[in-house]
Amino acid sequence: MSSTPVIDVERLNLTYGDFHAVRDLSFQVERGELYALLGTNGAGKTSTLEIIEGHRTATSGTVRVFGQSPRDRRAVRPRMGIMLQESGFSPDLTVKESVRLIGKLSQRMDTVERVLGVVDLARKAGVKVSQLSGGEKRRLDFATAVYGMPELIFLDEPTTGLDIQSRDDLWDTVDRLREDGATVVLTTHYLEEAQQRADRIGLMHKGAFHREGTVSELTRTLPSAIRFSLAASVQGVPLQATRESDGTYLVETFALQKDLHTLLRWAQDHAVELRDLQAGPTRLDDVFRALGTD
Ligand SMILES: Nc1ncnc2c1ncn2[C@@H]1O[C@H](COP(=O)(O)OP(=O)(O)OP(=O)(O)O)[C@@H](O)[C@H]1O
Repeated sequence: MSSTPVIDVERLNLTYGDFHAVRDLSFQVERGELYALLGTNGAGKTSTLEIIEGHRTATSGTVRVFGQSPRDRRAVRPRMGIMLQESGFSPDLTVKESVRLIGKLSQRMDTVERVLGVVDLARKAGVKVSQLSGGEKRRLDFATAVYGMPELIFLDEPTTGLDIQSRDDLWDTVDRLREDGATVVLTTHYLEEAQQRADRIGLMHKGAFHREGTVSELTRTLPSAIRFSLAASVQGVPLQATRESDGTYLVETFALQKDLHTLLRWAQDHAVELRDLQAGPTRLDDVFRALGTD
């Protein structure tokens, strides 16, 4: 892509005292992309995002957002909507007052009524923040990313604590913002969400990228998996299988179709029931588990 990236990170480093939290990280996020920054606990995701959002200064390296320094808050901040893990709204304000405050801080044009409708809190407009449920608070946090339809949206664990309906609603809203051209940076520990939604993924481990690319680029180099369980009396599985701690057999293979055929024929010939049989390409959680062995 030839246009200037919305986010451009070059050889970013961050140290806390003598602890090196982010190591030589480089990546770009293009306009309209949904980029997921994923990783193990303590990998450095929040630290990286805080620098991009302009809340923290890098130890070294360059970060550009819309071609400008994120520390230039007047130029960059009104173009960003940031949904933090915890927005810290005053518990004594009502929902409506909180959204009004979001609007003032964002410096973007919108109406409180529209935003309350989008995050499905219109019926709670007069209720104090302290009286909201966990999921309702999360939807109020989401209002910070929605108010005034910003061009760049940061979603930090956006669906934690939300029921299925609220999750679907949140993603529908994100989809609509993307249709209007918004760029989205997501962090989540729900890997399925990232696998479904992200155009590209940066997978961090111990301050650096372990891998970066599309989901298929991340999973392509790993074998597919066949999983099943057997009655205790059954012996002599025809493939090289490992036994997992819950008793499930796992076959890792680069020849999924052939090995599945072998297994099914063996089961048919020996009248063996393959219980809970699953076969498929590597999932993102398998890529994560592989990190533990590096
Ligand atoms: N203010 C700080 N002072 C010292 N160390 C810190 C500070 N903030 C974070 N760290 C350390 O830096 C590392 C990266 O932290 P960070 O919060 O960026 O990770 P993360 O990828 O967001 O983790 P998680 O998924 O657990 O939220 C961790 O080891 C953390 O303990």
